[in-house]
Amino acid sequence: MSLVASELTCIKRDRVLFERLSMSLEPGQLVYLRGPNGAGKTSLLRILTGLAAPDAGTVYFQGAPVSNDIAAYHKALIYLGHKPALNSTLSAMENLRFWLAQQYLTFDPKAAYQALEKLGLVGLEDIPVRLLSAGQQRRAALARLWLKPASVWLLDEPFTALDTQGIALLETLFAHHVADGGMLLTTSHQPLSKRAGPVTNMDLEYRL
Ligand SMILES: Nc1ncnc2c1ncn2[C@@H]1O[C@H](COP(=O)(O)OP(=O)(O)OP(=O)(O)O)[C@@H](O)[C@H]1O
Repeated sequence: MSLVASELTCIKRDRVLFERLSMSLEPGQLVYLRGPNGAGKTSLLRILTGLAAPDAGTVYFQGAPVSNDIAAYHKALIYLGHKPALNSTLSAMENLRFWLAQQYLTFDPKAAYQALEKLGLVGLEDIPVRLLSAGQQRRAALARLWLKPASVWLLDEPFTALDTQGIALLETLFAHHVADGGMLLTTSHQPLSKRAGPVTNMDLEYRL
């Protein structure tokens, strides 16, 4: 059931970001990927999603290369990039509806409303997200985590713009996901608190 990266190499503009990197993400494990700006965390995450190809190496899910059946892998995956990836002219509700349609999932207005309620967006769910604050936009994006049953979460700087209450909410959700046997790899420039549960640290150095 694990996600395994084997001997990954990634080169950007003649700079080797990482070489022969191997790692695994097991059910019930939270991996916290750390590293300075430009080290290659986003590049690694994108390779782990199967959206970007490594210069060498393979990503396996449940024992098979993800490229064998990328649709099946994406069914089991939530990837949230470092930007909220919202359509600014649509409301939070409409964004969730659109995202769920992209995932071939049914939009349940009640479930979507409850997720937005958890995230403190009640009363703001029907206005264009461009009118929301940065932290509220992040919250609208994170609502996806409550709406798609997926075992693998790959999250790129999900805490960006969140206040302390938002951080606590997300860390608690992490702990539940992992306790339920989920897999989670997240990047962040701030330490995770104990609330997130047991964490496996993974460090990516900046290579010249
Ligand atoms: N498509 C691309 N073309 C050229 N260079 C790229 C490309 N994508 C990433 N890079 C370079 O690769 C390096 C690593 O970028 P990446 O976004 O993976 O770093 P990061 O560790 O996530 O950084 P940060 O903490 O700032 O988000 C950067 O120097 C970046 O300029």
